[in-house]
Amino acid sequence: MASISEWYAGKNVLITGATGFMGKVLMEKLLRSCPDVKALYILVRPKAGQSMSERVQDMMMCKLFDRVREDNPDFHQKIIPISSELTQPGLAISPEDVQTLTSCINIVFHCAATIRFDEPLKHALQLNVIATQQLLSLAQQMQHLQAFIHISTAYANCNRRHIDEVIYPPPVEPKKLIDSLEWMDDSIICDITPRLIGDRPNTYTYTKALAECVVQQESGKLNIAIIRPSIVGASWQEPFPGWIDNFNGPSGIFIAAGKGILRTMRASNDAVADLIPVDVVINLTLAAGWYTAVHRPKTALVYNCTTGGINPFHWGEIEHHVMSTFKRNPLEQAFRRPNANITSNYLINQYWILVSHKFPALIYDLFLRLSGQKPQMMRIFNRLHKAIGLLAYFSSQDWEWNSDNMNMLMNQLSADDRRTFNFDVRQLNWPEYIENYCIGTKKYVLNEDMSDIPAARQHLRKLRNIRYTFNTVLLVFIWRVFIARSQMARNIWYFVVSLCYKFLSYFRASSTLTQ
Ligand SMILES: CCCCCCCCCCCCCCCCCCCC(=O)SCCNC(=O)CCNC(=O)[C@H](O)C(C)(C)COP(=O)(O)OP(=O)(O)OC[C@H]1O[C@@H](n2cnc3c(N)ncnc32)[C@H](O)[C@@H]1OP(=O)(O)O
Ligand SMILES: NC(=O)C1=CN([C@@H]2O[C@H](COP(=O)(O)OP(=O)(O)OC[C@H]3O[C@@H](n4cnc5c(N)ncnc54)[C@H](OP(=O)(O)O)[C@@H]3O)[C@@H](O)[C@H]2O)C=CC1
Repeated sequence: MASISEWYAGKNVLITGATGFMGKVLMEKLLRSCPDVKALYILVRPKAGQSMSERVQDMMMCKLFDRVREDNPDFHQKIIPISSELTQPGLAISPEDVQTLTSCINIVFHCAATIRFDEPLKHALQLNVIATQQLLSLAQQMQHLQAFIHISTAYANCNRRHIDEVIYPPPVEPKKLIDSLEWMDDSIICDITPRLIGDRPNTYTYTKALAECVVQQESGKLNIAIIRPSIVGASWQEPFPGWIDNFNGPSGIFIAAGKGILRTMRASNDAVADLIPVDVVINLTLAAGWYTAVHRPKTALVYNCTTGGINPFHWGEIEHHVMSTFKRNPLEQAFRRPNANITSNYLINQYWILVSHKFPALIYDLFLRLSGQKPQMMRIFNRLHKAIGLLAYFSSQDWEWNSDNMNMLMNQLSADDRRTFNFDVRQLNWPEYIENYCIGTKKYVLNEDMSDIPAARQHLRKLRNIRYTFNTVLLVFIWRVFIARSQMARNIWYFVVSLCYKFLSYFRASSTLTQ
């Protein structure tokens, strides 16, 4: 049987969401490990004043593609951008492009989605469900299509504790919801959204569950697979350790903690942190594409792509390794020394928010105002609190995913394929991975230079001295205001000091005796 890269040789691949985090890594891996792939057709829209071609040009210059560029400087010739806006009728693909795609595509990877947790329901439905429906209908017309791979999320069914590799009945019939929302005013939709999403935390997980159902209902005779990654993090090994380019999921939290801004967050120390490296997800996705096309399973296979059941690691351990990494490799211009703690206790968290977030923000903003600058810290904290409020649902509980299909697929691969398309998370060394992840946020998200680490350490020392000075001034102030003015406070103060002195003398005497 042909190996995975042999199977992709000569194939035309269609990718949606290619400009996104996972789409880029998918393209890179295909170009590098399947060098004979014929072409990658990518659906791209113009954005932020940049045309489609400018966006693709910029993307190909990105460091992520360095290894591919080294192997094949002309790799861009294999990338064929197709203008498309997925929220428009017919995905806004021109008739000529539809003709090209339907006549040549062999495999589709559908990665595009809105992954925002605060997305209005109508837009999330438009992109995550209706666009999937339209893409499936385009796929039905493709004459040489061998597989359609849909990227979902392991949290599509997060209202369940145990999640099998099956498509669960949808919370509502997608077609009915699409029809009803079509005529409804945005404000009405906003009002009924909490009732609709029910026990799911946001419109994202809700619409991803509906999308899975649409994939099942509308796949017809297509060979389909659904990949459900958990929390996708920086790369583990490929193309190099620690690749990450966004603030989503834990990345923004790590950065905020590394900058000394985030000091407290609600999360359970003992809950499993189901992170999965992006290269693992992409290797599994490409292998699933090959398997679906070659073996044509009778029903759509769902692959839960998670780590918790195989090689569990906990949020408490993550906190420890994140803090330790940023103390050794500080981020530039930190607000305070990195020292964040997670707690599952609501009241304790609120206390630390007041003392370690709001109070320093107020003081810093006061300092900015007094020095004629615009206050900004309170605004930053308000945004941070909104983000951690939305993420806390996922870091405070445990889920159990069955990953039989992931194991089955691994057993189907040859030894060579298992090495080239490695998704065996048993080999993942968490402390090393988290360290590379944090350093990746520094290098690739914040574009900070590793050679500036000595200066960043010097900055942390300066912050420590400011803190010591501040604490001393505070102590003197308290002494002057309370202790110097009241006889009772003075008595308590002398009592505490003499107690400390007695303890010290006792320990000194007992340690002299034992010598
Ligand atoms: C205590 C330290 C140790 C840590 C241990 C504990 C860590 C616990 C972490 C828990 C994480 C759990 C994560 C679970 C996620 C699982 C969900 C399922 C997985 C998936 O299927 S999908 C992927 C997940 N999706 C997301 O993560 C999206 C979430 N984000 C949003 O919904 C929105 O971004 C948000 C949070 C509502 C904010 O919206 P808004 O205020 O409108 O800001 P923008 O997104 O428009 O961003 C504007 C601007 O700011 C940048 N940005 C975003 N976040 C941050 C940040 N945290 N810090 C700094 N900057 C940030 C963003 O890139 C934008 O910049 P531009 O230059 O593009 O304008
Ligand atoms: N990141 C994660 O932790 C996880 C992600 N997933 C799933 O993986 C997939 C990819 O996620 P990820 O790469 O992180 O997401 P990103 O937000 O990084 O990428 C989303 C992609 O979708 C495209 N897109 C969004 N809206 C449109 C539109 N209207 N028309 C055309 N294209 C559009 C974006 O294009 P543009 O650049 O133009 O905005 C971008 O290429 C998603 O399906 C997500 O649900 C699942 C589990 C976890």
